[in-house]
Amino acid sequence: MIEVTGLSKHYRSKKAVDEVTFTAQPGRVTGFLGPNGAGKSSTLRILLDLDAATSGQALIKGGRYRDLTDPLRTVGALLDGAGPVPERRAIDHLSWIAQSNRIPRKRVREVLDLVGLTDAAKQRVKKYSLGMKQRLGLAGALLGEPEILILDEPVNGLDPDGIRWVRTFLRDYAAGGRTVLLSSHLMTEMADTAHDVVIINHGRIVTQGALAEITAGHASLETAFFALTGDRTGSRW
Ligand SMILES: Nc1ncnc2c1ncn2[C@@H]1O[C@H](COP(=O)(O)OP(=O)(O)OP(=O)(O)O)[C@@H](O)[C@H]1O
Repeated sequence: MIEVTGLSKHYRSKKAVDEVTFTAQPGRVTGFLGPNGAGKSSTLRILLDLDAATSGQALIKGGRYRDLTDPLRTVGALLDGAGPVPERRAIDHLSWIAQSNRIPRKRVREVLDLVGLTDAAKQRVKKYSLGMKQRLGLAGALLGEPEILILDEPVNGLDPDGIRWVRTFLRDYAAGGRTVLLSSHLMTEMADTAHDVVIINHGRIVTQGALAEITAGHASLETAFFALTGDRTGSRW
């Protein structure tokens, strides 16, 4: 389980994250939704101890990320900008992570297969398309067969087949009792993927709950968002 409580992150006078509280439960895919600049990545970075909170808490299984005894086997993460060395072959990139975390080498082949990169395993990452890089990032997140997945915009750059694959994969992953938290600014996509949604706008939580509850009385998740925020432009999504 992921528990974020009263979390704030200020960059000088900018309140990027403002008293954010939500949970992501095991067995569920939780969509963390909001327009560009809403505060999603800042929240996820704090959760993964890549940045410090101004105040509040972000806990994984009741503790901080830095205190996890076996982080890669507990949490798999995919964050923007945390890419592999471009000159490296995909298989070498994954093998290096596996080796440094005492993960058996055969797991590298398994995750490459899982994300559909077996045939491109020996290519250098600089030759990968954006979608292939996303798949490789996911493969890295899955290496430790973690019980929690934290993914920042995982469908960015994927083609429709890739998007469908991610959706099915994450739902199946959560069905096994695992916790999946993914951020997105794509409401339509999230409506097909998440069981629960947490909507953030201008650093503050607008609403959260089961997708069906939030969309009740609205034509779509998108119209629910605009009704809840009074934001009619939709231009930043
Ligand atoms: N290191 C930083 N220094 C100053 N401001 C920052 C920094 N990182 C983020 N911000 C600001 O904090 C706000 C939230 O940014 P954040 O990246 O968390 O949003 P986001 O919801 O992930 O957006 P996107 O979908 O565009 O990635 C934005 O206004 C952003 O400009």
